[in-house]
Amino acid sequence: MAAVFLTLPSSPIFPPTARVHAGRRGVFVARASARAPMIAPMSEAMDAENGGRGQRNMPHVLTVAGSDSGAGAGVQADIKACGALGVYCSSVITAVTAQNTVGVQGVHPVPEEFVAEQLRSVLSDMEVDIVKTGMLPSVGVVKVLCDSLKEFPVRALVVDPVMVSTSGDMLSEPSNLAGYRNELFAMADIVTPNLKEASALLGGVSLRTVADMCSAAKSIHNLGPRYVLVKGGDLPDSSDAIDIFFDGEECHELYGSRIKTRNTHGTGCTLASCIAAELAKGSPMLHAVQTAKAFVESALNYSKDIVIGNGPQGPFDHLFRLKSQNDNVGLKPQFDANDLFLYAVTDSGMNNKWDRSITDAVKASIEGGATIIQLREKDAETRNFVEAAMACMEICRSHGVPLLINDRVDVALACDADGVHVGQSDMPARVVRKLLGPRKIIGVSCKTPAQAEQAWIDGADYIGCGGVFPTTTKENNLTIGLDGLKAVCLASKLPVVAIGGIGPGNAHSVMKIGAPNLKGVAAVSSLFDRACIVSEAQRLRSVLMDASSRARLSV
Ligand SMILES: Nc1ncnc2c1ncn2[C@@H]1O[C@H](COP(=O)(O)OP(=O)(O)OP(=O)(O)O)[C@@H](O)[C@H]1O
Ligand SMILES: Cc1ncc(CO)c(N)n1
Ligand SMILES: [Mg+2]
Repeated sequence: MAAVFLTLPSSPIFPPTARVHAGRRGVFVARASARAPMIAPMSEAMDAENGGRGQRNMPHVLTVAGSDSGAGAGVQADIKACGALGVYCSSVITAVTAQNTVGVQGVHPVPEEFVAEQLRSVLSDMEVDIVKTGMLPSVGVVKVLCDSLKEFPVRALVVDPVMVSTSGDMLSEPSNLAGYRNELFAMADIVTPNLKEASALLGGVSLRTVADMCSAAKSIHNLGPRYVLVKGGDLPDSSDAIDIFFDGEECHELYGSRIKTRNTHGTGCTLASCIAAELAKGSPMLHAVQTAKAFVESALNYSKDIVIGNGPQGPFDHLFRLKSQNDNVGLKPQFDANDLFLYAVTDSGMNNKWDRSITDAVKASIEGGATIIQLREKDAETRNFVEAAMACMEICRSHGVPLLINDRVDVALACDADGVHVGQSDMPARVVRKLLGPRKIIGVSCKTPAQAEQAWIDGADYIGCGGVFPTTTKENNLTIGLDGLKAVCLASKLPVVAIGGIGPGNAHSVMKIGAPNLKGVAAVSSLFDRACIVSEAQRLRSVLMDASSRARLSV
């Protein structure tokens, strides 16, 4: 193949304006200790920076990868995947491939110096949050990339160690293994090999079972990355699509439905780009991986019957969400932490005392301004509970208010609730996540920073922290006070809702503790042990509104 490269006149020398983005937008990616932890909240820094001019930074992923002329994989997949998730994607092209649904007909590497020039152009000018790598054809390119990342640090690095295409064609030099192992992996936040790549990285071990994948993930973790995802798209005889996520301590088995389709070309590139896109938006790593996996599954499902090309492996449609609103039904609604603002928790005892049905209690709290509802029915018969939960679900859906079920995963599944809230002695959040999948909301009650950390690791979406003040709704409940609440909030990588003895009289003192991830208060007695739920909710809401507008003014 003849290399025809455009030789540009030497480009202007950009001043090396090294920026450290750590903390700018509050990505909660746990990082290698050599780098700064990222715990600052997104909105305040940006608002202050914008000076109220309405400008905003768009989350930005830079892909460093090869071009696929068939546009199913490589840079083309990366740009489409990021676009579909609302993230800007710039692209440094490392190689141009002639490729289609049959296989790879040619590879034309871009000279290393020109890869370096592209990197400098993007990184010296644009505010890149996350770098994602795909095809890196030579050790020289790996080196160039590592040097650029040292000069222009970004918040996280996602490495998809592309080596061989599914059609069996080589996409990188075999000597690249050394480049990955020696330098790039140590800088990576996550590495995402498929089975063949994981095997190659470990000297050719055979990987045939989930247990093999776990031990491979651990061995690859020893090569330096913070997290490892071994993808099981090619796992023989598996009816599920199983990936293994290793966080340095524990292997998480991530299950998805295996879609029967020929259109799986580019799943790996797409998955890694979606992880990068979600990190750019501020998700913690496990969430980013789960959201990415759910996206791939939905895109494959939508595209399973499309026909592009005549070869054995076709591309799929990344932009499927634009095509049909109806196809969005199965997708994870983005959990909006602001929904925790006024969190109403129903109580069957109080409903009985005031002679109210659970649906009346839910309707009234929504009318008064509740932004999320949790049904906490400790004594209800299961059949009655499911029936009531279904009715409440209808009410909540029609008002766009999420409905969670306390403790009872079975009831949540039965009524297709938006999620579940669990306590420390209920089913572990990690197991709940397995049962409910990535698209539901999971909350965990936490009293300590260690519990908050565990909730994050387990894949929860928020934590409920308390009892802040003494309460009659929970016996023998240790009260942690405002200091305890603040300590947990500051340690928590997840948004927090405060709970325990909170009502209009003290909600202001709670909200002003000065923790940006404290998103609201949960109320039980102060709403439901009262004659008029609507007016109590309205009172609480106006106290919360007042507290949040004061907090904004003091920024
Ligand atoms: N048929 C399928 N149905 C559902 N999910 C799938 C299917 N095939 C692959 N996946 C998922 O897609 C993601 C990518 O996995 P895979 O093992 O295919 O990566 P890859 O081989 O690097 O991809 P590529 O084909 O781009 O080289 C994983 O999350 C995997 O579980
Ligand atoms: C350019 C390119 N990158 C990655 C892959 C892996 O899917 C591919 N087939 N082509
Ligand atoms: Mg594959």
